[in-house]
Amino acid sequence: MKTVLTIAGSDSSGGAGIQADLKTFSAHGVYGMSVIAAVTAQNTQGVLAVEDISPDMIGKQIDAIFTDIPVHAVKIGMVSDNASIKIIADKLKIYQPEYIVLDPVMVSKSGYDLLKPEAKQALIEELLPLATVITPNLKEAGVLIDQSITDLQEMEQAAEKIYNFGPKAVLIKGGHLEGEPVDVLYDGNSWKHFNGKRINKNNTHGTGCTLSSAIAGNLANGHTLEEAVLKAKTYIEGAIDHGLAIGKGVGPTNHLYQWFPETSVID
Ligand SMILES: Nc1ncnc2c1ncn2[C@@H]1O[C@H](COP(=O)(O)OP(=O)(O)O)[C@@H](O)[C@H]1O
Ligand SMILES: Cc1ncc(COP(=O)(O)O)c(N)n1
Repeated sequence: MKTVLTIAGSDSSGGAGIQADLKTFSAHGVYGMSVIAAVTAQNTQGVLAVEDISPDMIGKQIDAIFTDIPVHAVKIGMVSDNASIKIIADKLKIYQPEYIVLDPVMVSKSGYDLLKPEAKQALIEELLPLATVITPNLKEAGVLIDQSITDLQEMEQAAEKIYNFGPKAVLIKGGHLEGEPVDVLYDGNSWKHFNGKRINKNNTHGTGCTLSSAIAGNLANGHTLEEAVLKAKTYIEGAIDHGLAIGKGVGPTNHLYQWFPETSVID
């Protein structure tokens, strides 16, 4: 069995962050491990508070894993400040995992800042060049290049600009587009569009975390990047479609739908 590590924030409600990542890894038949970079007090309605884990402790968690266990892929999610970003980049430069999927989490769906504004430059300079693929949503891609992005043509242009920061590929997610959710992949040579079908359900808490973890799991399992994205897109659509009626706000996706397709309510 392959192993995949998530370096991200904990979501106490289990819909996004580390919890979504580990559920996604299990559903992909890979062994999941975690480095917790921050803890959020969060539910389906919003984020109440965030506390960062010290850079020293983040570094020690990374050391504990890499000095003992082979890591076939890494996914990076919410990392909120400069010092955390720096220690993660320093350690990954030492351990050099084969695949790094970087989800540049900036703001929660509920509108809470998960990346301190002053840490944007460190994200660009330290983490982007290490990424096999970076997976910003429309807003995050816009923040990275200081432009607003609203359509497919602007997504293609933005992907090329973000590619110039150094990742091997850029996937701009179109979940927040008007109309169908199309994701655009750029690998330095050409653009590929991944067409999706919009599912009009309220279960989109953690969709970005889930997609990037599914891509990491698929890469670890030996798929090419294009195959990994295509399979991850199919997975997230199913997970949204079978979303669970949990909480009073934006509900979580369902990682067990392949095994329990009838279950959509917690009872
Ligand atoms: N309502 C939806 N129906 C189908 N696919 C969706 C929907 N919302 C998002 N997606 C897909 O889920 C993935 C996450 O996208 P997005 O919501 O843009 O990310 P984020 O959670 O980072 O804001 C993308 O592949 C996107 O196309
Ligand atoms: C710990 C953590 N990581 C990531 C997200 C982003 O997920 P979403 O965009 O669905 O709010 C989140 N809300 N919490």
